[in-house]
Amino acid sequence: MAFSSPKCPHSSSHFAPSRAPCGNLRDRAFAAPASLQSSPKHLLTRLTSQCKAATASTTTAKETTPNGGLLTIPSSSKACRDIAGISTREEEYTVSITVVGASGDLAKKKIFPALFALYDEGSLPKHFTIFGYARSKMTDAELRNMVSKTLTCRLDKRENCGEKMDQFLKRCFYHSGQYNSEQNFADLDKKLKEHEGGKLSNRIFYLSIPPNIFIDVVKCASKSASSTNGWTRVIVEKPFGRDYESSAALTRGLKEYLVEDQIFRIDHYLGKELVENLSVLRFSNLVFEPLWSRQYIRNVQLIFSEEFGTEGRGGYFDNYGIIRDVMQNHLLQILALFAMETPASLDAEDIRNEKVKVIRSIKPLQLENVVIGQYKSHKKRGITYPAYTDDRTVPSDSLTPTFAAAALFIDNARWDGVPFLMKAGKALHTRRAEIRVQFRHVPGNLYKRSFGTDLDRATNELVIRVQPDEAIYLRINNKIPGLGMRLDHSDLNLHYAARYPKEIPDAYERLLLDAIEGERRLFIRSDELDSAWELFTPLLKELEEKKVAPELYPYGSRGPVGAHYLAAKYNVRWGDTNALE
Ligand SMILES: NC(=O)C1=CN([C@@H]2O[C@H](COP(=O)(O)OP(=O)(O)OC[C@H]3O[C@@H](n4cnc5c(N)ncnc54)[C@H](OP(=O)(O)O)[C@@H]3O)[C@@H](O)[C@H]2O)C=CC1
Ligand SMILES: O=C1O[C@H](COP(=O)(O)O)[C@@H](O)[C@H](O)[C@H]1O
Repeated sequence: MAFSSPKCPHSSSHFAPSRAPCGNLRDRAFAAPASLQSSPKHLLTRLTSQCKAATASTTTAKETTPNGGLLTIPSSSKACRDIAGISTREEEYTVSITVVGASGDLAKKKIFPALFALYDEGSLPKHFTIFGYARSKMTDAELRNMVSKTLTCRLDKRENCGEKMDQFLKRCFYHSGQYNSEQNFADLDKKLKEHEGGKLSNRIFYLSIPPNIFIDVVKCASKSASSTNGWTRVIVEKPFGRDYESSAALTRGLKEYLVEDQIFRIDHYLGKELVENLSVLRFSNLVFEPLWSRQYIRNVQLIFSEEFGTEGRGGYFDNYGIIRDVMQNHLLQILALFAMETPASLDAEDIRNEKVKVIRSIKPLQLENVVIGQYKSHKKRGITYPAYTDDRTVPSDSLTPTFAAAALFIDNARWDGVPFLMKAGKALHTRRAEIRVQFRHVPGNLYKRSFGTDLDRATNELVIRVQPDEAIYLRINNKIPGLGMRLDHSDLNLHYAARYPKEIPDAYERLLLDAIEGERRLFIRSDELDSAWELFTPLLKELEEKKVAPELYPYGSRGPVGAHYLAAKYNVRWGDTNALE
């Protein structure tokens, strides 16, 4: 038995942020098309039945209009629901969110705080219930106590926030159960029903658990706790497998109980403000799109670094390594958004189609275009920082990379020959995630004498700093004011903290809200996942089969020097470590 089909599994994206779920929350600004209002009765009748039958596999209602045009209406839209006569008044439905693995680190650190932030800003539906589910024995009060320790008042730092927290915590409950027990999920179902009070019930199961138990949970929840009259969605946390085969097996397992539209695979980097802004920057600014190709761009750098090691997560990390942990997902997703062609619309499927195309156009990764590293112990100012292998959960002879750099090439007309350099590492000197776009030298530059021989110092560079301290800045050359002719480099800087004093929501807030609303744009589709693993699996296998030893780098350093040689091979300097910074 599969989960009951979502009533309105799909929603279209609009340029302006629009927040409407499948019949829930605030309504999207979706007006019934004018052509519909004057449509003949038979057309309306057919649309009505399509909207009513909006199942997991039907993402849009489509009809040919009398003048031969194609009318498509997202089945989640108000227009579709209005046509179908589906009532969606807030009084009549509930959303229940079950955090499976509620006793764990991610639930405490990210999921409950994000849910509270959504509640605090009034983004959760009127009737919602949150359940924590895990094996640990806990009462509702103990769950609330645990959760309360990690909630923060992002919006309202005054007394009011305390009240809001209390109200939120009253809507949080706990159910202890095994992950493979249908009976335990049936007991959860009973409790959920009590809270839903006979209303139309929509349910989300957030799998915040190790991946080896995903299928058990999906099976039990599907058989015993799926909504019978609304939609049921499952949010899945990475890792989605550790290579092509295991990922495909996981997808097959999930699809025994779910259809693709019910699966929301999280890559939380897609929920980061500046990653979401990437398409806006490209496609809404005339000045950038014409430059976005091999003609003007010399190289693109995608950089992720953390100033702490794998402390506490060594057991997990040693089975994955930095390529699987960060490159195959977060950095590749950013690359895809950066390099894709213009999508036909902002609809989730159109965007994901373009992302898949560009990932599939990347040339196979060559071992000689990859550098791996592992951090070693380092003493600084009297403090000794541990080596990766000092972690007791990591084998002392582990070859797992905690750092990797790679040069990728996209085999298409736009990007032919442009190196896309990725670099990701733990225990480095700083925490940052950024995209650096280095432009070509100015041909026949009149001012080259003023720059000396190092023309790189004079190239324009666009930096999109995803975190911390979000910013987008463009390095330009300008004259130093005065009577002489001396040149300088300056940044045209959109510094978010200065421009937008309001705190930026955490990625998990955006993604949870999207999942509630049925917006799939920021979630990974199964063919995207397949193409990402197709790209990285041969390289990962080669590294493992050849037992390639990582270059050791001191904890807190800038990483292995091999990364500089790799960049130099393509005539590139890393923008974050050279004198240009
Ligand atoms: N923590 C993070 O920062 C990130 C985590 N993730 C992913 O999110 C998911 C959850 O992460 P996290 O909270 O750190 O994970 P945890 O290891 O803390 O596990 C979550 C809960 O699952 C249960 N659990 C743990 N191990 C097992 C096991 N072997 N068998 C059965 N149940 C188990 C435990 O609950 P109980 O014993 O009470 O049943 C635990 O509290 C994982 O898939 C992780 O890879 C992804 C990105 C970042
Ligand atoms: O997915 C992961 O991301 C975190 C980094 O996330 P951020 O939002 O704090 O930048 C990383 O530490 C972790 O290893 C990885 O699994």
